[in-house]
Amino acid sequence: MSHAKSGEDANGECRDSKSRVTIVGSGSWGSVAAKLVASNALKLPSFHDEVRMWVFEEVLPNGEKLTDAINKTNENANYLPGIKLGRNVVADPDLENAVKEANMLVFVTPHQFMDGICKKLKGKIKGEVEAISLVKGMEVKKEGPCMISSLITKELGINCCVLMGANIANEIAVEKFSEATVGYRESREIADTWVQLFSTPYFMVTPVHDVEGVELCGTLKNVVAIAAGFVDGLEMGNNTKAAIMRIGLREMKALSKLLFPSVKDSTFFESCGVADVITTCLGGRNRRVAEAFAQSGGKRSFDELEAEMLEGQKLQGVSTAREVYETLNHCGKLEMFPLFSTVHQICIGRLKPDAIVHYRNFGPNPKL
Ligand SMILES: NC(=O)c1ccc[n+]([C@@H]2O[C@H](COP(=O)([O-])OP(=O)(O)OC[C@H]3O[C@@H](n4cnc5c(N)ncnc54)[C@H](O)[C@@H]3O)[C@@H](O)[C@H]2O)c1
Ligand SMILES: O=P(O)(O)OC[C@H](O)CO
Repeated sequence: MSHAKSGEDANGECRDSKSRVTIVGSGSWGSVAAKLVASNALKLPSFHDEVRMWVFEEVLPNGEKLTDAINKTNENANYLPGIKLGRNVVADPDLENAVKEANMLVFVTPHQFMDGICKKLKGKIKGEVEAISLVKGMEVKKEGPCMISSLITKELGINCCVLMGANIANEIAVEKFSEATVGYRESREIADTWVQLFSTPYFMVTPVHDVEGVELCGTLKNVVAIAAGFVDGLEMGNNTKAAIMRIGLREMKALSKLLFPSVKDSTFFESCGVADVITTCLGGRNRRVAEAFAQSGGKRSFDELEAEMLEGQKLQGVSTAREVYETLNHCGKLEMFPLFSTVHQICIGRLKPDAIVHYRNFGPNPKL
């Protein structure tokens, strides 16, 4: 991979011997990713110290631009207040400028913005560049679902690994131990470079040769988290919530294998699988907002609750539930996925929140 190379290229020009990393995104997880990568970039001789972070520009209540504030205080006051990112993190509001020197790109924005970001970067990524996506979500195109790593590869012409796991950003920000999974398609060497760049004593990263399985785990668990939030909002108790998590995990596995038969069973036992289902259903934002939705009897909209409760952070589960529903409807498989299809119908008000347990086909299903 390019980061280890040095000397002159075929035209006799001097080649940079070190890798440059840019983080595309600066929400709560984007900021924690910057912190993890920045601490390792300082320690590892094969990386430039500076880590650029593209920031979707916003203005703070005091009138200051978010980018200027990050560069002055070394903190992201909007999305990760109180946490120093590392002095080698440089916030940049200009997307093209932020990526132009980088040969390692870390994509970490809410999934609904990735199509626009890829369109802006199309034709702008030159040379040997590797990418990794921390984005939990997918796009649904006319031809069917498109994982974010595939979108990046198709639009930008670069290889893309993924990093998913039981990773609530605020906990990793204060260096509480957790694990993550890097999914890769071909090169184990590239996966190992990403593992090296993200690993710290409190963040243990494992590579898995199953990019689709890892990415679908990270994507689909957000729908299960919405279901868990409904259960909490209706005070249905721990047994019901555990049942929803089990059924959800089973539907995650079945849908992943339906879309990509190569997906491995073992992936669901990695951090990206069962561990992420557990943490998201216990402590995630999707769960929290879905709980409030159920408490309102479905009368308040997710958009309204998201704006009120998350202060600019974005939910992924509601749009993913819609995308999953569209995908299943398109291929005539809705009845095989009662949990996923019910979550969407509750989100759009077609069913009441208590419908989350109101049907009988959660038992053994020979088709799953
Ligand atoms: N927060 C977590 O705990 C966590 C953990 C693991 C994975 N993830 C995943 O990481 C991804 C990024 O989430 P996050 O938590 O860093 O973000 P966030 O929800 O904390 O913040 C939202 C981000 O979107 C940006 N934004 C708003 N409008 C935009 C636009 N029009 N174009 C581009 N960007 C815009 C905001 O500036 C902000 O940076 C998501 O897919 C999420 O599921 C999040
Ligand atoms: O807060 P959520 O629901 O977006 O979940 C955060 C992470 O994905 C948990 O791993």
